[in-house]
Amino acid sequence: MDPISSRQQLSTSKRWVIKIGSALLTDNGRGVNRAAIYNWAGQISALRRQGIEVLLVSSGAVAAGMDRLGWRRRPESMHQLQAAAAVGQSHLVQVYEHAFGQHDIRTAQILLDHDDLSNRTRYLNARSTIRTLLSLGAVPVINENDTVVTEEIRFGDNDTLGALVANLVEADVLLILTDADGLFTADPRDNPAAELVREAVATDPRLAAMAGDSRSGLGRGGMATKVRAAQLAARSGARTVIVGGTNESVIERVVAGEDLGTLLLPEADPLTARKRWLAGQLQVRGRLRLDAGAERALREQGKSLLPVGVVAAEGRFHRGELVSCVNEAGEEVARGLVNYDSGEAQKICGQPSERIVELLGYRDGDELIHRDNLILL
Ligand SMILES: Nc1ncnc2c1ncn2[C@@H]1O[C@H](COP(=O)(O)OP(=O)(O)O)[C@@H](O)[C@H]1O
Ligand SMILES: N[C@@H](CCC(=O)OP(=O)(O)O)C(=O)O
Repeated sequence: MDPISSRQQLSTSKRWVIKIGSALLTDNGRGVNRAAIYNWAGQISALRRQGIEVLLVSSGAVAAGMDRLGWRRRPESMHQLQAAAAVGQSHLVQVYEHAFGQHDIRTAQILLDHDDLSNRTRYLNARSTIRTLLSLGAVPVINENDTVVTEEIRFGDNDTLGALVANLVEADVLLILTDADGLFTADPRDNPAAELVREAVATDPRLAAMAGDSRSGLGRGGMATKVRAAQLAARSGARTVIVGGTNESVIERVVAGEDLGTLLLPEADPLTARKRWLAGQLQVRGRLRLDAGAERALREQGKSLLPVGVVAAEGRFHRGELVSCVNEAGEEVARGLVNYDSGEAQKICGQPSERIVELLGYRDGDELIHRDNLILL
């Protein structure tokens, strides 16, 4: 892919996860850098007004908490870190809420842990809630749920969390703002002759050798976790840009396709990667037989699958599992993550969505499979 076209593709991307690291968010370790947050909030608000969806993954809870508690050095003990995160997180979201409030944009705090992303039901709930927030025009502000995680299940660095969020919402781009201007051929703090890597394939093995640890004492993973995050994000087709967060209008410029920082690309074309990602996540657990109208709605109109167009639900599956959709001739036309258990699907198939509450006593969406969770084959 030539650099110009891949940068230009960024300017057509509609869903961005922007990760802001601890090293940037804190004012040299003295609490939260309000001016910087106000500046990013202004840029992100401008993007929202253009219809671009933005999710923020923000670090800084521990650093903000340390400042508020008057601690000068990052504590070693897990409980002290968790206490600092609890104090700092509420301050951090208050600053975001106020900063975005100036542009009439609501923020929504989301704290995630490992289980939220590995348990299917919780994964889907997180996904639906975040999608709903985006459709409402809110900016989700996401961090690790530091106060409850244990050492064994921590993401630890928010680069990894940013990538997993990009997978969760199938973002087009993961934009990592940090205190370096991108990935250099060596850590520029040690090697002033190091050169900026402008563009690479995320899985290029040479990158890992270039990327070192964090030095600031504030950030966690350094460039090593950013390169790994780009590889994770690429699995669902997201491109990653690593860039210096203090550059003027940096977010707007990267979104406009300007050649700033390091662009790390998925190996396959993004759409193929994304479909492979969705399809490869799970085993097929059941089968929905579609009538001809439903087949057309899926194939020709890109619609969601409604119960009314399903003739039969076969197999045993749970909400959130992958099912196959077959046409009247028995050919597989699509696969998707189903919104109802097999017993429920049997009760509502052939019925209009308005009857779901009457038939089941509750409703978990009008669709059996939402189009965002559906891959045509
Ligand atoms: N090859 C490299 N290119 C650029 N920065 C690097 C490289 N290797 C290590 N680093 C370090 O990574 C740091 C950024 O990571 P980190 O401190 O974890 O920040 P954040 O909190 O934003 O995640 C830089 O300040 C830099 O010292
Ligand atoms: N969840 C932690 C963030 C961990 C961290 O510092 O991550 P990173 O900014 O990626 O180096 C916090 O809010 O303090």
